[in-house]
Amino acid sequence: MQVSLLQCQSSRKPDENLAFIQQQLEQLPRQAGEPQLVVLPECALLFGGHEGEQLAWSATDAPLNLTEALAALARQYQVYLVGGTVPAASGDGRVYSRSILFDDQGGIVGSYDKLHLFDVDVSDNTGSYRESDTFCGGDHLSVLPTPFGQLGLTVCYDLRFADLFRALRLQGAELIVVPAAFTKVTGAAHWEVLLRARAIESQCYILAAGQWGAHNQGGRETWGQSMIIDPWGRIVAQQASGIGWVQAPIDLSLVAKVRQDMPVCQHNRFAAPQLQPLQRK
Ligand SMILES: O=C(O)CNC(=O)[C@H](CS)NC(=O)CCC(=O)C(=O)O
Repeated sequence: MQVSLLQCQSSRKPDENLAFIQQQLEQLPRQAGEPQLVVLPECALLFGGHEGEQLAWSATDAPLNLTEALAALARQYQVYLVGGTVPAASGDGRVYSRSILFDDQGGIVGSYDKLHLFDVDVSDNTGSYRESDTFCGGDHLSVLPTPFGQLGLTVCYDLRFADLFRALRLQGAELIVVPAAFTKVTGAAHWEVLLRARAIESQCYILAAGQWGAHNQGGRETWGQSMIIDPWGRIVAQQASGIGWVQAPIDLSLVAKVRQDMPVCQHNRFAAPQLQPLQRK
């Protein structure tokens, strides 16, 4: 079983982003018959663009249905696909940042709406990030069955909330995906440390697909460094910069071994975090 992360440099143009992803899938290095889990970064089809634009792309009459476009890719290339995130109407004039898992026939297995919104000041050209101006936070956790193991969903800034990862582990996660668009500044300081810590604490594989580089001409800059980390905290594959595939095999027996040798879940003396439902935000 192989996992493939696509490091992207997405823009505000979904048709161009889609063409890029399709061209990469065309060239995906794989062995015939081997099940494939593909993870796209946050905002793979639509990066940037404020409320009106996100809302417009979440509407049923959008020029391109982003969810259906992703489903078609999963079906055509027969891959399990985590579609980064797409805007999904919340009904109150805002949108969720939604991560959808498709099976290799293009069916929706389940989805997750980003829980923690990035309302943060950063010392970069953007300075002030206020994700909640455009997006609203979700209200549920998602751990989904796949041939690769139980898959927990998170998005980007969620990475900073260890309680979420503990909750996913307690719900049975064996792999946790982190589609991301980390800023260059916070990525340089925290990305690798947080990812490895989350892998070690949760004793899960962590599959972190990142946006990389300068987006939308002079707009935002993201960190990249997509990586696959095993449940012992080892980086088994990564790509610091540039676009392209980051691949590694998955070995679920390693998850079992790490957990058996060091049963931190049983040893934990603190009350389990609230699982669900969560308040919508
Ligand atoms: O808004 C978009 O177009 C795409 N979305 C993002 O880039 C999101 C929200 S602004 N970025 C993050 O969550 C960065 C987190 C981060 O960098 C950290 O935790 O340090």
